[in-house]
Amino acid sequence: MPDPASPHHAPSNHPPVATGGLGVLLVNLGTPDAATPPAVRRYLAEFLSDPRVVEIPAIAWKPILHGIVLRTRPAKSAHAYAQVWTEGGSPLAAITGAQARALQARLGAAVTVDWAMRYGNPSIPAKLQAMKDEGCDRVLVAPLYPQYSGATTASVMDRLGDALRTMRWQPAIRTLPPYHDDPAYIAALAQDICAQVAVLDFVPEVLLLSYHGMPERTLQLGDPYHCQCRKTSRLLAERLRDGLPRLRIETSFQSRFGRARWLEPATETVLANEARAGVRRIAIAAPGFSADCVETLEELAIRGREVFEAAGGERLGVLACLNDRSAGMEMLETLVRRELSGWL
Ligand SMILES: C=CC1=C(C)c2cc3[nH]c(cc4nc(cc5[nH]c(cc1n2)c(C)c5CCC(=O)O)C(CCC(=O)O)=C4C)c(C)c3C=C
Ligand SMILES: [Fe+2]
Ligand SMILES: [Fe+2]
Repeated sequence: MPDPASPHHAPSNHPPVATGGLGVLLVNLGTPDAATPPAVRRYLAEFLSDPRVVEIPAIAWKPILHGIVLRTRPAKSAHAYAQVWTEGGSPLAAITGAQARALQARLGAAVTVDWAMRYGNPSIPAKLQAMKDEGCDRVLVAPLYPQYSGATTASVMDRLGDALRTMRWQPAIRTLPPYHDDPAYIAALAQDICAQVAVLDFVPEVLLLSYHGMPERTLQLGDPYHCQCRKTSRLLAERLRDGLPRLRIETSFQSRFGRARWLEPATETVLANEARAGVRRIAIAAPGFSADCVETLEELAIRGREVFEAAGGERLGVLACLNDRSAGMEMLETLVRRELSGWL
């Protein structure tokens, strides 16, 4: 029987305590809550105010952001989002949620799997607190960016730091390292790309690997992103040579933003130049995106196709990202189990 006078007896106003749980928090970039200009504006305002994303001194950037970008871009971007919006909302959010559910099923009840977005909803602080409230005192945070960049991976860590700063009782944290050259990632991509190319109703002459771009200056400043993209392409090409020996493999960078010089070659330039040089059939994959999103479904599959066809191309096969299909989920399970070693 507990002795009420004992110093070890909990006072009657002691808050409830849950401990002993293990959490995995998948994180992707973020997306607007609706495909409307006001929702896109709120999302872009948060995203493009991050000094990790736009590395221009705030005193110069804020007037451009608020005076020009946030007045003009939301309507244009909302139109792009509206073309790819699903019943489950933004594709990026719907697919990231499906990935979390699939990983939960693979890891079982010993782990709580959830997902969050760096910008917009659900936020990293809200999901981290929810995990802690549920009793997770150890959490693996997994940014779903295979290639590291300051604008993506490091920015997730910044936000995680903000979240931890507000917590009295913090969970212990591990983070998933970038996996651009991990054999499990390269194998998943190779298997998934081969399977998708095999069911196209045409034989592509070129496989274009399109990665999200970054300002070229980030390369000079020491960001490893460009090298990691190139290495993924090299390893993937080596892996694909057996299955698709006659396919020429090229790399490009998409989604240029702003006036500065970006990593080259630009995806749309490559699509147009290939078509002008006589290539009629291209397959395009986006290995740097864990989930299909406006950048793949609208920029590649709608605008990219227009560019290719206008230059004389005939067939553009836009391959799906790994999403929540088995090749990608098996890879994610392998990476996550490795990082949980000693915890699980
Ligand atoms: C995969 C890695 C990504 C890098 C690197 C990246 C850098 C980067 N992005 C912008 C500006 C925009 N990106 C936008 C969308 C977007 N970007 C990524 C991923 C990376 N970005 C994803 C997954 C998405 C899709 C989000 C979705 O809701 O589907 C957008 C918004 C869309 C638009 O208005 O065009 C902008 C803007 C910069 C400036 C940058 C490098 C520093
Ligand atoms: Fe982006
Ligand atoms: Fe490089």
